[in-house]
Amino acid sequence: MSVNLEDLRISIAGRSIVKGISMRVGDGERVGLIGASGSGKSMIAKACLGLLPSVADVRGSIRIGQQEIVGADERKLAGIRGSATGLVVQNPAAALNPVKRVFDQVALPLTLHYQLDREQIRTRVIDMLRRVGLTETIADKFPHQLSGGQQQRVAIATALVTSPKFIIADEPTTSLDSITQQQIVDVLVSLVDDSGASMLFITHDFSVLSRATTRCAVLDEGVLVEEGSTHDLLREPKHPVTRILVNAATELTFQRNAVGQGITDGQGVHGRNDEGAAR
Ligand SMILES: Nc1ncnc2c1ncn2[C@@H]1O[C@H](COP(=O)(O)OP(=O)(O)OP(=O)(O)O)[C@@H](O)[C@H]1O
Repeated sequence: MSVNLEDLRISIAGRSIVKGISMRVGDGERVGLIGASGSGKSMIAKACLGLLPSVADVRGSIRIGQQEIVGADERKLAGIRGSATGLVVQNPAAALNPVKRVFDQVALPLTLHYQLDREQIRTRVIDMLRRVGLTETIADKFPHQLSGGQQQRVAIATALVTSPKFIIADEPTTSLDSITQQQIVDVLVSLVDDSGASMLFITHDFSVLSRATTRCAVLDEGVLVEEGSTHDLLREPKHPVTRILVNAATELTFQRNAVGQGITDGQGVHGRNDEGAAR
């Protein structure tokens, strides 16, 4: 499903946060959104899902498929959120309900938005858990009994169980170690591609960005300053802000490599997946 943002402006209490951005995520496309902390990335993500606080003044247009989000009433937004869009956030522990078992978490969007019988829901939930790389045994567990990577897999299963056609991933791997990050990005990308959905992927991490997206946009203080293929943008950043971001990320990678970080995760180096099962 294609998504079009046109002259999107967001301000809160008279402070302009997003200052007239226009961008498009084409049908089946995976687009990255990068920018310094506080540049307005999450505001844009929330605006796309109608999740901004009521004090936010939103102008311009966000079209998801044929549906206009700006100015839509809560009933319409709830319908779009439940079926057309999916959100994967940074902290899966916060996104999951601590007193619900995995099965019930993943089943919830189906029970809220579709008329399915118990068997249909069970089949769909177990299939979804398998597709994110988890086994059926995890269905009876509570979030606190899972690793961070397993929690994020459950969160992805929950976000994608209704087969949404537009997915927003807002820093979905930030709280994970580097090996698990790669596994989670690969799971997300293959699910998105298999379903033909489009995705807006917000991240600070350039290795994640190049793995997850083909095109990306750079945000600086609420303004889009550069847009292009992810490959070209990372190789030859044109705007000074992009250059600063890319150089800072490159420096960090060198520092990490120098101290041997990023390859120390037990699951990865011992050939085990998030389930703890030998691969
Ligand atoms: N509920 C709110 N009320 C007022 N201002 C807010 C609110 N939420 C965010 N902001 C402000 O909006 C600006 C953009 O925030 P946003 O969370 O979109 O940044 P971001 O680019 O996603 O940053 P990060 O990478 O750190 O998550 C920030 O200056 C932030 O302080």
